[in-house]
Amino acid sequence: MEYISTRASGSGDAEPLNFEQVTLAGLAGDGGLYVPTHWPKLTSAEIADMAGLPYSEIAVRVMRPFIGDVLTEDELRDLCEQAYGRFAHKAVTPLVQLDGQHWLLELFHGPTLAFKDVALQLLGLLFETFLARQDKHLTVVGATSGDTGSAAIDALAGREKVDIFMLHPDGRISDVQRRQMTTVLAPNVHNIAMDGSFDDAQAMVKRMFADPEVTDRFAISAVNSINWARLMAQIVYYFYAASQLGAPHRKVAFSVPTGNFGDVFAGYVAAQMGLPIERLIVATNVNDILHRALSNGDYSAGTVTATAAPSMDIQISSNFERLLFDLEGRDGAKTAARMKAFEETRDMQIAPEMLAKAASIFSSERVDAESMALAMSQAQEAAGQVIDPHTAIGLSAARSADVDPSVPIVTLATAHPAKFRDAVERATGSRPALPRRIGDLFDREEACDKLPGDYDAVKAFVTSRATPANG
Ligand SMILES: Cc1ncc(COP(=O)(O)O)c(C=O)c1O
Ligand SMILES: N[C@@H](CCOP(=O)(O)O)C(=O)O
Repeated sequence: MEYISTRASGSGDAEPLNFEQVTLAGLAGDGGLYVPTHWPKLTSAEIADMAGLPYSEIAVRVMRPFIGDVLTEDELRDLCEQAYGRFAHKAVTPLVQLDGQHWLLELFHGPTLAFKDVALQLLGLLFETFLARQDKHLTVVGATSGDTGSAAIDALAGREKVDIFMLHPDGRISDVQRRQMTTVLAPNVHNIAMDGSFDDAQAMVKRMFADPEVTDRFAISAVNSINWARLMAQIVYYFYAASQLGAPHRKVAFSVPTGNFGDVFAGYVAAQMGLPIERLIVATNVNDILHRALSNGDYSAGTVTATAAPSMDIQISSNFERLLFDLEGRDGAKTAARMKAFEETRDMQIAPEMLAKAASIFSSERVDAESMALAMSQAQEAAGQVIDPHTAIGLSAARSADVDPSVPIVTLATAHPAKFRDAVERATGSRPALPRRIGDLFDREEACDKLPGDYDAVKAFVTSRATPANG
């Protein structure tokens, strides 16, 4: 499998890369995101054969077409078994039935209690495997609204040949999320609390990838969903869930709490690969750029509003570029021009024919604070399930969406309720306990640097502490 940038001109000036190269690169030098040159297909028979297989085995079958020959199948299987062996539930991502039509796919049984662990546990091992083949030190620079940061730090802490610098918006993540990052005191982990929003942090990270004063000395890479390997690992659980509900013989819909458009784009890829997905419901909080874009073509970034679902307080959704690239006939020059204009004006209007293509699989819902709280209390009262605010946004959207009642709707349960104890308590009256493995989180020492929301300050911090590419 070969990869190209969503902004490649097609004039042959950029050679396609393999999976190892795009994993280590993170983001393309032209500012675009890497995508495979084509979507690989699985046959109905191959999907039917997944029934009853363990999660790791389904992971191997779904991911191997993307990995090509950079890992043998046995090497890939070994990495998947290591990554998913760290999950607290034997099923890795268990499905829980709520009622006749609704299901939750619990993606929060990994070490840091959010869906990010599913991809990042594997990505940590992929980095280690690929770096062992090269004489190179990697500098990971990431932005987080709370969950990517903790999952990436858990996956990379203490690994040789990698430093991780993680920017989070100061005061805009939950106390559990912050402590899951700042109490990891490994010397290769650098936490930065920055003034501004997640979008500001994400923009700084992207700017660093395009700054020769950084890239000439340091091999930088990404752990955010701009890194293709992140999305690839997230495709797996769509196959896993649908296979349990009868795919390929039965269609399934998914409701996905969405911020950076990564998780739901992974569902789109599953559909391109042949998984019979009836509908992907894009569920946003009041930071609703994706709902506006998909419902009336208005992709204009407003200011970020702080909500009780802080991980989705995002107004610039990086992976939307990957969808635009497909909707525009995979024309990199057009995508580059479109994204450049958006970066200058923060405004983009999407043409009706592109919207119509998107509507063949996506619909969207905007969920406000009241509906989110209602979904949390109803899940508890009606089904005995304590759910977190992000999952509640997905579930509320699933219940409002126009989906044939005979089609099961799976809501992705993206975080453990204990990560957002205050919001859950406000909505339900009961405070979720921290799981035993992080029971002492509030007794641990924290380390974190505070920086202004200024690119030069962040760049100076990173370049003064990172190890150059050649050691
Ligand atoms: C708990 C939680 N739910 C949902 C999301 C949204 O996922 P995505 O950014 O892939 O759309 C995030 C982070 O982005 C998250 O941390
Ligand atoms: N919700 C995320 C922010 C989006 O990050 P990505 O890594 O999925 O691109 C977070 O918790 O950090």
